Amino acid sequence: MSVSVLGAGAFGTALAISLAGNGPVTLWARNNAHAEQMQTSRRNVARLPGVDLPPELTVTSDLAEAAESDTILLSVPMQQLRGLLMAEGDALAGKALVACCKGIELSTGMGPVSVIRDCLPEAQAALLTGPSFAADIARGLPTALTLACEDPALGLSLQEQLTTANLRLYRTTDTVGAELGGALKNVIAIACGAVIGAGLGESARAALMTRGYAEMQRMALACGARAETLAGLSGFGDLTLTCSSDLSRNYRLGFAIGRGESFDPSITVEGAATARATAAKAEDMRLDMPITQTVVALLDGRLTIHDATAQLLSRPLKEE
Ligand SMILES: NC(=O)C1=CN([C@@H]2O[C@H](COP(=O)(O)OP(=O)(O)OC[C@H]3O[C@@H](n4cnc5c(N)ncnc54)[C@H](O)[C@@H]3O)[C@@H](O)[C@H]2O)C=CC1
Ligand SMILES: O=C(CO)COP(=O)(O)O
Repeated sequence: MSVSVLGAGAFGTALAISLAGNGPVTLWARNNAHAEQMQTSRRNVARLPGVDLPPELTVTSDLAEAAESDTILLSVPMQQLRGLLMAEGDALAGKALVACCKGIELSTGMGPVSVIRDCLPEAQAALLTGPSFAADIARGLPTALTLACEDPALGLSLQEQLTTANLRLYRTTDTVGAELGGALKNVIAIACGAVIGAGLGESARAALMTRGYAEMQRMALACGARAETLAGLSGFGDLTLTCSSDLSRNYRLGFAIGRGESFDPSITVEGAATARATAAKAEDMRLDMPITQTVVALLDGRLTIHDATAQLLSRPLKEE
């Protein structure tokens, strides 16, 4: 079975490099000039500098060529996923489509698996998510991720196909839990970056990670997820990585907010739109998600980090 990756960003390129260790893999870039640059230099200078593309990796800007594979990884930002599926749906219908993005769609409140099902009901939808930086995967460093697929047989087959020498996949049928873990941890990472950026200390970060995890669970369980999924790689695992490393773009955005500095708006930061989508969803579902609401207020400039902290600390006392 052959594999293609759609989206030649940092993550798509890193996954394609790792998968190339299993056999031929195709990486599709929508931009012709970007594809040509990668074909010539055998590097993705813009998104993953310093890493060579292996010979088993073919770069193309021809979607039809990429869509010849049986398994297609979708590695575009969450808010772009629907646009890609709508534009290329004819070529992708009926394939095994593995979303590799983390987030909640702002316009619908859906996660990536739901968006695939909504756009292409005849496709077989799955999700690859968990703690991993593209640069680590591309350098061959050991990584463990979650492969979520409701169909157990397809999940097993994808797990076997997409596990590589440095990428160990665990499988689950709980797509809702995997979607929400990967999406919501980015919101908490923004909050953690903000407290560290503002000099509020490691104790504050630990408090936010723990109470943030409680919020993630609250939303996920209310949506039908299983608690053990949240405790796994796609939830707790990715929360830990993203909240504690300045390699994370979500963390770095928060850090900039905490320091009162600007942040390059062209950088992919999934947690910003996801915070807004989650806050709206929480309101509809009558769920208490104070950290998420605070992140939205910080992003909107409605609160300073110091007012936000005071507000969170002065909430009514409750049981843990
Ligand atoms: N970079 C990382 O370390 C990791 C990223 N992810 C997830 O992977 C997803 C993608 O992130 P990155 O690759 O890091 O972002 P990136 O900013 O490096 O790349 C995004 C790529 O998507 C392409 N793109 C955007 N809209 C498109 C469309 N409609 N059709 C085709 N291509 C389109 C862009 O041209 C760009 O090449 C995000 O959801 C992110 O959370 C997950 C784990 C690790
Ligand atoms: O999802 C990631 C780590 O698992 C990457 O984090 P950022 O998107 O914050 O860079």
